[in-house]
Amino acid sequence: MTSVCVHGLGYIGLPTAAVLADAGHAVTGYDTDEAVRETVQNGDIHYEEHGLADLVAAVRADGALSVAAEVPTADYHLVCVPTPFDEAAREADLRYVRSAAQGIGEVLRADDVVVLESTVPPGTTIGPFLEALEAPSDLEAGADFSLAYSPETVMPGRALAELRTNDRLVGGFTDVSTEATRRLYESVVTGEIATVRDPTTAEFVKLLQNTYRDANVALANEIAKLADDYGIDARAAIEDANRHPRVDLLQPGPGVGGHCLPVDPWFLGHGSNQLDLVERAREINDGMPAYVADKVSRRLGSLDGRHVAVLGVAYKGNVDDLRGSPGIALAEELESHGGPTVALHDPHVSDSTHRLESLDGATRDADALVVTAAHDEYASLAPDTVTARMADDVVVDACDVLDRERWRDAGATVVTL
Ligand SMILES: NC(=O)C1=CN([C@@H]2O[C@H](COP(=O)(O)OP(=O)(O)OC[C@H]3O[C@@H](n4cnc5c(N)ncnc54)[C@H](O)[C@@H]3O)[C@@H](O)[C@H]2O)C=CC1
Ligand SMILES: CC(=O)N[C@@H]1[C@@H](OP(=O)(O)OP(=O)(O)OC[C@H]2O[C@@H](n3ccc(=O)[nH]c3=O)[C@H](O)[C@@H]2O)O[C@H](C(=O)O)[C@@H](O)[C@@H]1O
Repeated sequence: MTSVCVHGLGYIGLPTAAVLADAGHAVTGYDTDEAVRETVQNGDIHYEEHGLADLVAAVRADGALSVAAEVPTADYHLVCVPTPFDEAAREADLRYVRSAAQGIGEVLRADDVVVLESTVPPGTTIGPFLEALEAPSDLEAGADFSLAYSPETVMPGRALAELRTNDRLVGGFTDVSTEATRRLYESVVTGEIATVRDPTTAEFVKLLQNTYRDANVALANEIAKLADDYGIDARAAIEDANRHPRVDLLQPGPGVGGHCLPVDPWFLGHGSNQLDLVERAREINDGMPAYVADKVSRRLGSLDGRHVAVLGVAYKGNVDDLRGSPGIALAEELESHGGPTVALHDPHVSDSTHRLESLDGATRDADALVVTAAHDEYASLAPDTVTARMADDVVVDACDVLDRERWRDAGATVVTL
C-alpha cells in the first residue's frame, strides 16, 4: 500500500487527502493549524464543500485517513499550503511553501516523491522549494528522490468531482520524477494526465489558466460599462455574442474575488516585466466595487444618510470563502464616501469580524440592496417581503441572480450589470 502525506488540509488539501484515502492509499493529513487537525481528526470538516463531509467521515471511520501533529515519513508528500500575494512587496509570499519543504526535508528518505501542488510563480519548484527540501537532508533531488510540480485546478463547490475528472498536468524534475508522480494521480484521475517538460512549464501553464479567466471577466466587465452607456442589456448582448462558435465571453460582476484569479496573474510577473494587458485586466476587475458603488450612489441621488444592504460576502455564490470578497470591497467603498451605513449579510458565512446581520436586519429600512454573491438563497428571496421592509426601492443585482420581473412587480427599481 502506498503511503501519502498531504501537507495543508484546506480547500485543496483536505479533498485531495480524502479522495486518495478513498482510492485505497494510506493517507496522513498534516496541517500546522491545531484546530484544523482536531476537526479532521474528529471526522469533521471546517468549511463548505459539496460531498466532502460524508467522504471525510467515511475515510476517517475506516482508518484510511489519519491526522498527524508532526510531519510523518511517506512514499509521497503532496504540498497544498497557501501561497498568498504580498501586496506591499508585490510578490508571492512563499513562506508556507518553504516551511513545508523544510519539514519534509527533515524526514525525507531515498526514493520518496515530493509534489508541489500550490499555485506558485514559475521557477519555484526547482528554486526555493528544492533548496528548502535539500537543506536539512543529505539527499539530492532527481538523483535520490523524485520532485515534481502538479497544479490543482478544481473549482470550489465541485472539488471532489473535478479532482477525479479534470485533466492533470505533471512536470517532473526528471523523467523518473514525472513517472512516479503520474503513477499516484493515475489511481484517482479519470481525466488525462498530461506530462510537460519540467516543473517550471507546469507552473507557467497553471497561471495561464487563471490569467485567461481573469482577463475574460475583465472584458465582460468592460462590456457591461459600455453596454450601460448605450442603454443595452450587457448580459443579453454577451449571450448573443456567444452564439458565434469561437466567442466565449464570461459574465460581468461586482469584482473578481477568491484568492486565485486576483492573485495568480501577478505571479506571471515574477521573472518577467512583460505584464501589460494582464495588469490592466486586474485593474479593471479591482475597480468593479467602485463602479457598483457609483451606480448605487447615482440611483439614490446621494449616499448621505442612506442605508445600503450588501447581500453576499463570500467571494462567489454557494461557497463560504470570503478571501478577496467583492461584497466586502463594495461595503468599504461605500463607507469611504462617508455618508451611508452599510449592513452585510451572508447565509454561508459565519464571521465575527465583519458584523454580519440577519437578512431581516440588513434589509430593514434599506434604501438600496446590492446582491454581490449568487447564492441560491438570494435567487429564492420573496421580493414582496423584502421590498416591504426597505425604505427606498433600489435593488442592484450585480450577479444576475434575481428574477428581475418579479422584483419590478414588487416595486423595486432593479439595476443590473
Ligand atoms: N482554493 C482553491 O480553489 C484553489 C487553491 N489552489 C492553490 O492551492 C494552495 C492551497 O490553497 P487552499 O487550500 O485554498 O488554502 P487554505 O488556506 O484553505 O489551506 C491551506 C492549509 O495549509 C496549512 N498550512 C500552512 N502552512 C503549512 C505547512 N508548512 N505545513 C502544513 N500545513 C500548512 C494551513 O493551516 C491551511 O489549513 C494555494 O497555493 C492555492 O493558490 C489551487 C487551485 C484551487
Ligand atoms: C480557470 C478556472 O476556472 N479557475 C478556477 C478558479 O476558481 P475560482 O473559484 O477562483 O473561480 P471563479 O468561479 O472564476 O471565481 C473567481 C471570481 O470571478 C468572478 N467571476 C467568475 C466568472 C464570471 O463569469 N464572472 C465573474 O465575475 C466570481 O464571481 C469570483 O468572484 O481558480 C481556481 C484556482 O486556481 O485556485 C481553479 O482551480 C478553478 O478551476
